[in-house]
This record gives sequence, C-alpha cells and structure tokens, in this order.
Amino acid sequence: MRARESALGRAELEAIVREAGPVPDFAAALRRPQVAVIAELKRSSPSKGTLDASLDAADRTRRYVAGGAAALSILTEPSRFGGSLADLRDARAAVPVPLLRKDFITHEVQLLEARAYGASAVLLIARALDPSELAELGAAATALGLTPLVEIRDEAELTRAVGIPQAVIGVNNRDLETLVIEPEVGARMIPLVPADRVAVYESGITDAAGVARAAALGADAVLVGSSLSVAADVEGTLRALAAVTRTGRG
Ligand SMILES: O=P(O)(O)OC[C@@H](O)[C@@H](O)c1c[nH]c2ccccc12
Repeated sequence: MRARESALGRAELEAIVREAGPVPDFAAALRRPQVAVIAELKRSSPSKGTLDASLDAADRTRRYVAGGAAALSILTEPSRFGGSLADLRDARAAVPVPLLRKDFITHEVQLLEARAYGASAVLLIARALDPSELAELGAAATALGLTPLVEIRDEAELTRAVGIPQAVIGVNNRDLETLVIEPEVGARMIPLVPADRVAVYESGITDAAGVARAAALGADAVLVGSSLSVAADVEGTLRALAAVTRTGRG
C-alpha cells in the first residue's frame, strides 16, 4: 500500500483512538422495518460540480436525522467532493446516529483517522483495491471497531466482499470511471447479496419511487447523496424516502 500523509501523525491518532468512546453500530442501525436511508453530506461531485459549497455540516446533519436518516455518509475526500475530516468531526458532535467515512481508502492510517474522528464505518471500494489489500483493510477496520461497507459492482467483487466477515455490502449503480448511473447493476446484484448481510443500494435515487424500486429488489438500505444536497425541503424529502417498507431477500 502506498504511503499517505495525515494531518495528525500515526502516534497521535493511535492515542486518540485508545481514549475514544464506543460509536453506534452501523450495521444494526440499517436493520429496520423500513428501508434505512443513509443520507450523504456531499458538497460537490465530479458529475454535478458544486452542489452546495456553503453547507454547514452540523446544521445539515441535524436536518437529516430529524427527517429520519438511519445513518449518515460523510464524504471526506477534498479535491473532487469538497469534503474533510472536519466535516466528520462536526457531524459526530451534532448527531447520535452512526457515521460512514466516505473516501477513497487505500491505507490503514485512513482507518485510524476515521475512528479518531468519530466514524462507525468506512467505505472500501472493491474495484479500487487488489484482493489482498481489500482483505487486509477489511480486517484492520474490524479490529478498530469499524464496520467495512464494501462497495461492489459485479459477482467477483461480491464474492470478495462476502469473504470479509463483518462487511456490509454496498452495490454502486454509478460507474466511478464514466460516472454514469446504471440501475441494471443494482437490479442484478442486490438480489445476490446473502440474506444474512445488510445490502445497501447506492447512487441515483431521487425520490420515494426510487427507494421502492430498491426495496423490491430486496435492499435493506439506500445511500442518497446528490438529490438531498439540492433539496429545498431537506427534512420533508427525507421523510418521504425513509417511509418505504423493506421487503428483504430470500
Ligand atoms: O449522489 P448519489 O447519486 O445519491 O450517490 C450517493 C453515493 O452513492 C455516491 O456518492 C457514491 C457511491 N460510491 C462512491 C464512492 C466514492 C464517492 C462517491 C460515491
């Protein structure tokens, strides 16, 4: 794995993590009678440009939770998504629900950062990691008390994800190279996620009908970013998304 700089050094991060209290359980929060909504704090995106640069992380995350979000995804990637670890820290201070650190994680120190800044879960993108890196980062995350959300797009990646005992499985409809939303990916892959795993349908949801389609496939949760970032009535929009009954798989 390549070396990576962190604002805080490893020793400082390890000291913070040693003192850190428990965080709420990400996977448990996603098992509820309704499809659980993971609402994403997203300032900008490569496909849509700036969504809302002036967004206040504490205010926005409180609205998400008031609207019924089960968990939140906090983009911490700065160059393409305008995120930061400060957003993660501010969200942790503002709301009680589990937080996912959403970033391109390739190095173990990013897991320490995630835990130190209050995350309950971390995104691991199967396509961006070779199989041994994915397995190592998955085990390291679990050892730190973080749930890995392993993002997949095909059967081979699903097999690798399911090999990580504590992993929650995310199916991303968006091709991260072309940025195109391909609903057929979720339609094919969500039903294949083993029934004892939490399955998250990611990207491209704009309304409750989209959540209902994910529910019909058997998704336990949906991850919604862009459409919430630009919603005029954030709480009302979320309340509609969070009211869809889950059907389950198998
Ligand atoms: O904004 P959308 O279409 O609702 O998508 C949210 C989320 O799924 C998307 O931000 C995402 C999914 N996987 C990623 C990996 C990296 C960065 C971003 C992502």
